[in-house]
Amino acid sequence: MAEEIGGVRVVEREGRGRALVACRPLIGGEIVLKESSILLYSAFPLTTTTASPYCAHCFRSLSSSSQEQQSQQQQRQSSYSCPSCSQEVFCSLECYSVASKKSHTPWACQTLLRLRHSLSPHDPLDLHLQARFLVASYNLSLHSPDLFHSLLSLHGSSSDLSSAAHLLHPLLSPPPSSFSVDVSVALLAKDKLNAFGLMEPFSVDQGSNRSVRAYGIYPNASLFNHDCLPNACRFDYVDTVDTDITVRMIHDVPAGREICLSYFPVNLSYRMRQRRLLEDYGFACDCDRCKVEANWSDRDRDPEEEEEEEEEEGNVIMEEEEEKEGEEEVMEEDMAEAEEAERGDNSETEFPHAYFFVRYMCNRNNCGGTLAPLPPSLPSQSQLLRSPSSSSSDVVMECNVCGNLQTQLL
Ligand SMILES: C[S@@+](CC[C@H](N)C(=O)[O-])C[C@H]1O[C@@H](n2cnc3c(N)ncnc32)[C@H](O)[C@@H]1O
Repeated sequence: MAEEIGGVRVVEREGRGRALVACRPLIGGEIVLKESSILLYSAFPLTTTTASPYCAHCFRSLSSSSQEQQSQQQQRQSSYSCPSCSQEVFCSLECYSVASKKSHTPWACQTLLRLRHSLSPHDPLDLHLQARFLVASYNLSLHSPDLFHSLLSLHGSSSDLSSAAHLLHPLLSPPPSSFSVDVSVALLAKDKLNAFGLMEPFSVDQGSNRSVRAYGIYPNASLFNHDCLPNACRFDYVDTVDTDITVRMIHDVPAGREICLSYFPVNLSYRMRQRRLLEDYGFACDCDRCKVEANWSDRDRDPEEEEEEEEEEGNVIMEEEEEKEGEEEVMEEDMAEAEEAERGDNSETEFPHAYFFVRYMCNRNNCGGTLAPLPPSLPSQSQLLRSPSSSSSDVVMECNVCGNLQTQLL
């Protein structure tokens, strides 16, 4: 990363590694980062009876991309399968042409085919995804060695990825150069700590259980550390724009403040957050919110939640909106407590971060997203949303999960 970009710079922080801090006061809605991925890979198993409904290059929905006037059937007919493997489907010949020179080169195509013969639908989904990631990474080393080195420079080391790497490495038909299995182990660790999930489109029915359509590794976005009450959040617009991600300030911060994302939805309970951060990211969070919640009693815990926590397992990837079925969310009474504290009736001030939940959590049913003001450079959109009665001190907030826009009084 450049020394300074979009108002943030990289510093080393003891116990946290690299961190991004504001080099000047930043205002809510300001874009601090917009960038393209180093690599992307599909979140669909390699061997499955149902084909991915997303283009294997741009990851837009095959049935609802660009021309909305076309019927779903027409859209599928106009999609384009790779003529070599016929397994990867693209929304257009243009997407296939680009992919055939980058992500779906003949080497990647042949290697994915070989992996499809070696893995079974009964193998864990994680193994399928690790296979896809390794193919994407080694393929990157062939056509973009600089980006491959960026990938290797990301944070990540892990001891529990060795068996997956040993299983997959020999299947990589053969790796494009003399990479050892240790490189595969190292790469899988980068993926585990740095991949962002690009989610399928939001629907109220699925809510926070919607799944990931693709994973992406982004060179600078990977430098944001975590905070359970983040001051920035990330947006993507896969179906309407592209697979770039944007990080926007949720609220104003002074110069020198570290800019953090939440690595998962902010409405997870203290225990779940601590557990995920320790198991998946290797640190115990001591942010302001955790310090407060560490003192909360477990009196209100639902026994079913305890069971769900015990059963919960799997590959958890840095993803603000990613949420797997069965994970506990902050309890309703906590939200009530938040609202009470926001109104100022809570004399015990047990929940000093209540303001965050009231102001910056989307209140749409089943969403759980985070709200950030529209970028200051988009006044026209803000104007459109304002009713005749709204004042110039209103701010338009956008949800990073469902995309809802709502006006709030400053
Ligand atoms: C995606 S990387 C973030 C950038 C990383 N600090 C670096 O040096 O590249 C995630 C890793 O950063 C560290 N980290 C992130 N947030 C942290 C926090 N709140 N406290 C301590 N370490 C944190 C952990 O080691 C975590 O596995």
